[in-house]
Amino acid sequence: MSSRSSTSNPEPVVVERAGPTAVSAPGKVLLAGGYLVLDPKYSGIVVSTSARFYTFIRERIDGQPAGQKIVVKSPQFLRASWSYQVVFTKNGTVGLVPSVENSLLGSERKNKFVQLALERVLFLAIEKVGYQLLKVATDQGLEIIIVGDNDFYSQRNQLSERGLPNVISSLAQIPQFAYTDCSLADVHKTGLGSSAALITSLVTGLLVHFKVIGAADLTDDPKSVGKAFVHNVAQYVHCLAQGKVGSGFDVSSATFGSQLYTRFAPEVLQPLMGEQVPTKLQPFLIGTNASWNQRIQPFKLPPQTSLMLADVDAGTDTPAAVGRVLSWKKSDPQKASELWTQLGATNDQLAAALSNLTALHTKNPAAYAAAVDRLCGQPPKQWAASSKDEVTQAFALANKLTEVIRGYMREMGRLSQVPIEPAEQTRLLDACLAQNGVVGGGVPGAGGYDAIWILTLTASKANAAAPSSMSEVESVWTGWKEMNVSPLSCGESMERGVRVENPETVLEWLKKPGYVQH
Ligand SMILES: Nc1ncnc2c1ncn2[C@@H]1O[C@H](COP(=O)(O)OP(=O)(O)O)[C@@H](O)[C@H]1O
Ligand SMILES: C[C@@](O)(CCOP(=O)(O)OP(=O)(O)O)CC(=O)O
Repeated sequence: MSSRSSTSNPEPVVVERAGPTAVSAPGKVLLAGGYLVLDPKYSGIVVSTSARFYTFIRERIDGQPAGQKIVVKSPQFLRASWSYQVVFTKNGTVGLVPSVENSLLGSERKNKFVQLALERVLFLAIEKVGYQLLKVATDQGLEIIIVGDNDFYSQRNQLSERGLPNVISSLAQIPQFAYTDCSLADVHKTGLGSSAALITSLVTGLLVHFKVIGAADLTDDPKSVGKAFVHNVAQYVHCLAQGKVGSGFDVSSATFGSQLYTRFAPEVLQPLMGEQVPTKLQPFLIGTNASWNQRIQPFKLPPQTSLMLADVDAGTDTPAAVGRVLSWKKSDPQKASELWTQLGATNDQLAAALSNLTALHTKNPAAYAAAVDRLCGQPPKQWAASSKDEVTQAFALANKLTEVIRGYMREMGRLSQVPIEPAEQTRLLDACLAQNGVVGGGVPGAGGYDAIWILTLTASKANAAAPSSMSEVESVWTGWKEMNVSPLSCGESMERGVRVENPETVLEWLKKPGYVQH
């Protein structure tokens, strides 16, 4: 067990009981920049999802005082509850000891994401608020409930059990935080970044609950030092728990929301990834530490567009795919450099084209809406020739760029012999992109068979009669025979990053029928 000492003298403290704390963080979709975003020379277009991960923290356990015990419950899953003892010693150190009953939980006896988040935030807390205050904050025991919106986990079983068709409108009939009746090891995850959203939500909830940061620190301003600290701590814990340092786009979007993301130099984590935990963590993670040189440019999709996500049959082993792509890149540096340069430039052009559409809406909302309503009734291949107006031309350009990016991703897959956009996904995407009002689509992140994303136009409210491209795309999905295509979240809102929630509201959600209390 690691332990940690305080920097402040043990003074008698006025005990002020902390009320409950609730925090949520969004999932992610990497629309463009897969593999390239591992290199700080390139950026990725990351959209935060409407699916969010929630952490709810309150004192006492099942309403009873439970000195220095922490129980973390994940009630959507079988055997997903972990308990720990916070250990304070006379020389002012703190440690976290997993309770014996965890080992009785079978395959879920340990959750490294949960355990490392608790342990490392306790170390940071004793550095920041001191031994006495931290002891008070845990002396009644803590009950922590962690839940993810349904889209993080495949709902196919839920839909079939309810006799509901596998369509977007059915998803709203499944209770929020629905019980999956399976273990975490067996659940089919949908690739929206549940671990990154979990870690960001749990770490932030603990930092707020232990008063290491204030709720006011959680603005979405990428320049906020408090938010940067939250980001750094969440990246540290996520990489520690995963045992690898990815690009970190998922934790960054969970923290700051949708963005153009350029990774931090991985060396910043080097001193923190060893067995030995540094005696002081704060200096490495503080928001003003310039070694954390990620670049975060707020981004949002254009107005009157909706991001549709579908969960496809099989999963993708991202670490294995990354390994094979980077190994090919090393074996053919010349060809890889050409491809990375062309693909990186096209990704940046797509980001600029989508941001330009938002600017065109701001410039003339009426003309923008009229153009979108018209394009809702046409397949994208007809857009460029249909009108010379700047909104039409801008959407035609965005569509063309997504198609060029798909071509480069297929080329990367061919050269590295990794199924990035395999033929089955190409056929599904081409069928979707032939529908009216579809701006573009592709395979998110590392690609493979995990999922597809489709960006569709939505008619203005004044033009309710306009055709719905979402329905046309959904018809392709429901009629698709080659693979099982299940709809996921689908929304227009560009989600904010990690934020404090009203604990009473979250508690009400957790009490609703259909949400199984364990
Ligand atoms: N509700 C939850 N409770 C506890 N742990 C969870 C929960 N959801 C996800 N996790 C952890 O995150 C891991 C999956 O993370 P990740 O690989 O990021 O999946 P994905 O990106 O497909 O959502 C799970 O194996 C589990 O350890
Ligand atoms: C390859 C990557 O650049 C993007 C992977 O994106 P995914 O969304 O596929 O990630 P997972 O949820 O872990 O499967 C690796 C990285 O950036 O870390």
